[in-house]
Amino acid sequence: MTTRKPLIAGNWKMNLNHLEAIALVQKLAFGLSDKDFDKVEVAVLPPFTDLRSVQTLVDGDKLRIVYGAQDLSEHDAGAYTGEVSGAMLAKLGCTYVTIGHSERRQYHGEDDDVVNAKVQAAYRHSLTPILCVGEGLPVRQEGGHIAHSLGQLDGALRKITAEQAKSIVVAYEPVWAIGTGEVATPEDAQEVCGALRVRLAELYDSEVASAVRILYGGSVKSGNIAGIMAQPDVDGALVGGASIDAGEYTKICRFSDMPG
Ligand SMILES: O=C(CO)COP(=O)(O)O
Repeated sequence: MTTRKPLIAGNWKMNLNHLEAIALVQKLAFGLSDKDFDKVEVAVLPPFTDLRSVQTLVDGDKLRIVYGAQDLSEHDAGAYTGEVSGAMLAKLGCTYVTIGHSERRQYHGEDDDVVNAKVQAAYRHSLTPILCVGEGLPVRQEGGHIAHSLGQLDGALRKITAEQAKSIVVAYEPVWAIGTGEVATPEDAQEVCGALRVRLAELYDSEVASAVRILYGGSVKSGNIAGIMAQPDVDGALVGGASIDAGEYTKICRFSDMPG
């Protein structure tokens, strides 16, 4: 049984403008009680353009929802048109930043070196990375899923100290289960999340390995969250599509009330 506080993080991807963002966060805050927030950390990861509105709402109403961004630049400032820096995100009160999401790796060519540079940039600005790893279907079919995910973890953590690594969040997101309705079984999720934790102990020590929260992501819904959360090395979920539906996301955050 883990003593790590579970984290449910909603990756909104490229959905919801700032007005829709306010409406969704208000609904989540209304649907979740202090008791829920005692049991689980609830995060939202809206598009950049929504962050200022979410910050104003969270600060103004003293909400217990935390928030973060879906990406950041590996650079801190300068002539990088279209990029957003870690310093800017920190100023907006972000706690988290997603790094290395498979959609960034696939559509924007982000390799392990870029991911590693972004992890370092996040730590320079006291942001907590949610580092995404996970294999595509061909790799899974060849049985290379564990080696693939561990390789991405190794690559992302180069030059990261044990002190820094202790706070990282790792999300195992098998690409074949993202947005497809094809969810990994709880045993599939545990197999890779457990292997990631062993690798953290090898890269650092058992203190780091037992501190790091490891999430599962890929077609998480209220109907499958309880089984996934019952696994010993799964400390939460990174939720895509279901996180922009207030009712469904609220149910996911209350996973301990859902049937397994
Ligand atoms: O990519 C994901 C979260 O980052 C998962 O997306 P879905 O929950 O829509 O499958």
